[in-house]
Amino acid sequence: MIRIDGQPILDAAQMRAAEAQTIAAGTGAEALMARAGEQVAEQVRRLTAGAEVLVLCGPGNNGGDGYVAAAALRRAGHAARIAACASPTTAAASAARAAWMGPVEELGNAAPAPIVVDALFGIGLNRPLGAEICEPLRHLIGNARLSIAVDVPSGVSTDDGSSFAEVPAVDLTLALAAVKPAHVLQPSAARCGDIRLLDIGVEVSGPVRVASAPQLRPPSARDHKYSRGLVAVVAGRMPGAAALAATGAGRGGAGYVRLLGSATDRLPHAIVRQRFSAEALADERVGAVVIGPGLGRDDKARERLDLARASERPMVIDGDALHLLGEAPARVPTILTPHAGEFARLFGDLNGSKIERAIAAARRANAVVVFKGADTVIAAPDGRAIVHAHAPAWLATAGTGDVLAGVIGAQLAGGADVFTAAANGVWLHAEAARRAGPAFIADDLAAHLPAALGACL
Ligand SMILES: NC(=O)C1=CN([C@@H]2O[C@H](COP(=O)(O)OP(=O)(O)OC[C@H]3O[C@@H](n4cnc5c(N)ncnc54)[C@H](O)[C@@H]3O)[C@@H](O)[C@H]2O)[C@@H](O)CC1
Ligand SMILES: [K+]
Repeated sequence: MIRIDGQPILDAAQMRAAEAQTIAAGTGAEALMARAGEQVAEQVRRLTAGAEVLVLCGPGNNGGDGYVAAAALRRAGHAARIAACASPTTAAASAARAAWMGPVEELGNAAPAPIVVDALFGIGLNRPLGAEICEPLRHLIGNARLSIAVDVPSGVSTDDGSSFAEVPAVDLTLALAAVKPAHVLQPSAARCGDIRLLDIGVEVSGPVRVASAPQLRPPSARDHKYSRGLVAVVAGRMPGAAALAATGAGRGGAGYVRLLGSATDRLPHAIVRQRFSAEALADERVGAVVIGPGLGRDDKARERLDLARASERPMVIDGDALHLLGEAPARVPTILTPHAGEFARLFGDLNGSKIERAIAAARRANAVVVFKGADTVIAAPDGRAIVHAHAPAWLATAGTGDVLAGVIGAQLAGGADVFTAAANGVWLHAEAARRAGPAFIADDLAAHLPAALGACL
């Protein structure tokens, strides 16, 4: 079992292509199914200490994995039963079914067991599940002590993470060969429980990955405040939001933070307040301009955004500034940080999964797009993307986005490229939230950034 951090994410078509290559290179479909099923059985055995296992098998190869797993459990002396919703429809699954010597119960009549393995549907599910499947599945998962899904939980849409059926979450999902969008995109990610990857010998690679902890560089003896990064945060109508961004930048590792424009009284002394002016932005030492938190949407705000863009400094564009942004693609290194509402306003016509839409938006804007949410997607114009799936839900509180813009600004000013800066910032922000515990406010969050950063050195 492998942790999924940093692993490639493949959609169903990419997964099938990788599987076909492995088969073409000489490993047959049945051999792959044997590896998958035996590894599932091994994990189940380790986790269940001899308790009875009920394996639910569907008609396709996901069901085939289930037949193999149940047979392997029996061979190992483990009590295992099978319940199926249909007969196998693929050659490999039929062979696996034929090798199972025990009875096959009807899914609708199967009695609950303490351990349930869901091998009904995998990446082949392509339409809503009927009640004759959903209801027993709900009943059996609901009555199990431990539920484990093979590849993906039955009822989720592999490629976009939507749900074809309201079925309870499982405790553990064993992803086969690669992570799929359904493991990291909501709402299906929340149905997967813990996710572990099983390596079944299919080579996978791709430009979309699960987020992983960054390896940050501590300052060296030669560094000074400017080389560590000067962040200019542009303030506006609601100076508190800009103050949060400035604090996020300072505690997120910047060497120097300037707040341009009106400031609140309660600002750390280390954050330098300056009048907003084109000259202040033109300082060549400014490594990143953060604009948007609390900026307002009036003429003055628009003028500040225009001047900030004209300064040709690397930019983090958030909040109100996203509302003022036109269609023109960025000409300087730029990171846009929209939440769902802002994304819909800017890129509402795009189709596909959240990952596909984020990549298309990045291409159109010629900028890195941080499409925020419980499943934040960081996408680059060249098609790379990182999905951050496990930020604490406590982050859904006012002002945390302002802090994020500041943290990303600090990474950018510190010399990271736009994609890395955005990915690092999102990771540090989520890690700070984890450390902050429940019910924090955005001001508290910033206070946990140094420890989050320290964990990445
Ligand atoms: N990716 C890989 O390299 C490997 C994948 N394997 C397994 O193969 C799976 C994919 O197998 P399949 O392509 O056969 O697909 P599935 O086993 O996911 O399901 C396809 C079957 O379900 C039916 N079906 C789809 N939606 C339905 C619905 N709503 N109600 C009723 N029936 C429905 C289809 O008609 C088809 O018969 C993976 O998820 C994985 O478990 C493994 O066997 C080994 C290797
Ligand atoms: K499944």
